Amino acid sequence: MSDSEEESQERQLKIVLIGDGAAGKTSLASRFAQEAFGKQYKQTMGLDFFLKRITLPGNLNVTLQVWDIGGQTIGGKMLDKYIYGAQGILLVYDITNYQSFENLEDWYGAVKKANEESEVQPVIALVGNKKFDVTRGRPRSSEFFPKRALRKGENGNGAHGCYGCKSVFRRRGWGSSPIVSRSSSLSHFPALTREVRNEAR
Ligand SMILES: Nc1nc2c(ncn2[C@@H]2O[C@H](COP(=O)(O)OP(=O)(O)OP(=O)(O)O)[C@@H](O)[C@H]2O)c(=O)[nH]1
Repeated sequence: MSDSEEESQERQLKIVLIGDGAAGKTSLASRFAQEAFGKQYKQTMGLDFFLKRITLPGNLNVTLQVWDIGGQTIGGKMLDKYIYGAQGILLVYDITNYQSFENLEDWYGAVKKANEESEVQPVIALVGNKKFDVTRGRPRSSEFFPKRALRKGENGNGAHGCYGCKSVFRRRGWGSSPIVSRSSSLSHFPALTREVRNEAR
């Protein structure tokens, strides 16, 4: 393989978005890749695919293949194949829907299963989506966010909003994968890419 072929392969990364239906995966992906946001919910059948070139600090160009996986694929035959080979995974839940957080357990299980024979494991980040209330045109109140909401959610009477929390991963036994820290949703993509590259070094 020539140097330039090797270089171009190295700079293409597969990032997979998974999580419950209507958690906002397509919205995240299309805002990131196409700068578009649709208020209308259209269920993803199987998967959608986006390509976006980003430049990381140091003038490093990386092309992200963003695989947006439909929430209905959980338990289906194709999920393993969609996840396989991903260098980065965004586990997406809806902060206004506690069950979508609980169900990440199953999504995380699918990631583990798809990679059980791989030497290299993907970098995983947790994304609490819908911080912004589109109908009111402003961010949601703090009750949806970190610790307070986590406690509420675990008591079964509120929404959970722990966002990229390392402690969540530890507590759930999800391992110590590097988590993208609290930040606006779209910055997850470059942040995850940087983590993937750091892991590869
Ligand atoms: N308020 C608010 N609504 C959002 C946000 N992101 C997505 N939505 C809405 O949530 C609904 C579902 O969004 P999608 O992006 O289609 O959800 P998905 O996770 O791709 O769903 P599946 O295709 O079923 O897996 C849509 O009506 C979006 O407009 C957000 O940040 N804030």
